[in-house]
Amino acid sequence: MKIAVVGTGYVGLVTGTCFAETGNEVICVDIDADKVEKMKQGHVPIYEPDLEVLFERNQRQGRLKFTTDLKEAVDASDIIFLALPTPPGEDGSADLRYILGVAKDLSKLITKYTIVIDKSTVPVGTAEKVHAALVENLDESLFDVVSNPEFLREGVAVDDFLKPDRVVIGTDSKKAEDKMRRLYEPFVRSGNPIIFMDLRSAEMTKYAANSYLATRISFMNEIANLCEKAGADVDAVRKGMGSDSRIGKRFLFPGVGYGGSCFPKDVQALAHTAGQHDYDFRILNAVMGVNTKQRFRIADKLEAHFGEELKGKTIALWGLAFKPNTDDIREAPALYTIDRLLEAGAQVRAFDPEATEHVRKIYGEKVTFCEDQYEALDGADALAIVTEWSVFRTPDFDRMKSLLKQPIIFDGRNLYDLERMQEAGFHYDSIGRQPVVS
Ligand SMILES: NC(=O)C1=CN([C@@H]2O[C@H](COP(=O)(O)OP(=O)(O)OC[C@H]3O[C@@H](n4cnc5c(N)ncnc54)[C@H](O)[C@@H]3O)[C@@H](O)[C@H]2O)C=CC1
Ligand SMILES: O=C(O)[C@H]1O[C@H](OP(=O)(O)OP(=O)(O)OC[C@H]2O[C@@H](n3ccc(=O)[nH]c3=O)[C@H](O)[C@@H]2O)[C@H](O)[C@@H](O)[C@@H]1O
Repeated sequence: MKIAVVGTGYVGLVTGTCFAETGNEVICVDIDADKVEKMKQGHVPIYEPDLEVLFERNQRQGRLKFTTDLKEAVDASDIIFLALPTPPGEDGSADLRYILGVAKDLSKLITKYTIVIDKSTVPVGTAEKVHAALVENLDESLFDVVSNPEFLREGVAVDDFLKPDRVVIGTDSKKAEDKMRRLYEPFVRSGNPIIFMDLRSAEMTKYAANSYLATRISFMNEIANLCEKAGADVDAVRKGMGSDSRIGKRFLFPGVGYGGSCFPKDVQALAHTAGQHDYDFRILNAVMGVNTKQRFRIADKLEAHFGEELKGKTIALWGLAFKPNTDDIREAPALYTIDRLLEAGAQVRAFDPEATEHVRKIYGEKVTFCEDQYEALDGADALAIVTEWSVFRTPDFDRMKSLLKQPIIFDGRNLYDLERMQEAGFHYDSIGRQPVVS
């Protein structure tokens, strides 16, 4: 099939590359001319394991092309994915200006039957707005609007796309449904379903899924904070709970709050949608409130430990990306931690395997950025861990002790065994577990 993907962020790039991988002809459009030029030269603009090899192969074999010219892409395709940003507006609602702006442009460019697909995360009723924008200049017989929300996770995006748990498609057109089924068949061979539904339900499904996952995380962060006070161990509690098949083991990890470009904005946007319908969605407000507090959890612990003396102390920080295997720092808990530490007058020595350059652009000289995790420890009064990169999981504890001024670790991701830390002689405080005091 001939596909255009408008917007080459995380979702657009992965969507375009994976559809090219299954033999489709894909043309990706972006307004960022510099980015398009670099992609044409083979450069993948994001760090995403497994993407590069597919990107390179499909580009070399001529199935994956890039342009800044929307008309060229429209002429070359009969399926158009909108993978455009939907950032939060001032009132928390999803800003639809990119989606509706491009829909308006498409209404002047489409000349043959085309399926226009909302791949971005968009609120209930957006497909109708896209339809209204298209119909301004276009006969209704020439297009269908489909909602096809994306459930990929950064860091494992290619795998999630090629082997999805399910594909959700909202449409009221049989013609579009048949074409979408054929398009996605290669990805659901393992038996996972393509679930067809009406447009509004498909749009709601995406927000419901993200908000439910965020709710699990905030719930576990509350359980963890209570475990600390009540003398329990959240790791044991998590295993005990998660073994109930009605609950499940995944997404029960407490930490420093959820970050990233999606959970924070999507929970907020769903709360806004509820407000528009005069519905007080109380759980969502609590989920957001818990997260706002939790992302300062490690900074709070450092402040409680050092008191006034935090001023002038040097804190090593392991992890800057909002989660491992990505260089994405949008809403990263590390940024909240850094802000609080700098405010308290502490010095920060930070290391991240992939995200350093993005964070350097924000803090410049205010933070010392290090080449590796051990360099960050050199002369520091304590270590704070905020992202669970694999490389932090089995460090050389003797070397760490020799570099730190004091053997103190605040771990926002529960990476280490408590007994092991006791034996190694660390003061070790994590999330939802009793502190090891050596
Ligand atoms: N990042 C993720 O992991 C996931 C994101 N989503 C949703 O997908 C949507 C896109 O997210 P990301 O890929 O992270 O976006 P992004 O913000 O990383 O990238 C968007 C791209 O669109 C381009 N763009 C902006 N206006 C344009 C225009 N008029 N024409 C062509 N290109 C234009 C930008 O230059 C940029 O390259 C959002 O709604 C997001 O909520 C859904 C699932 C996963
Ligand atoms: O809509 C989106 O954009 C995507 O949002 C999330 O994906 P992503 O933001 O890439 O990352 P997650 O792995 O979900 O992690 C989000 C945040 O929750 C935190 N988290 C996750 C799981 C957990 O058990 N505990 C926890 O604190 C992570 O550290 C991270 O800060 C969803 O998992 C995807 O299904 C969805 O497509």
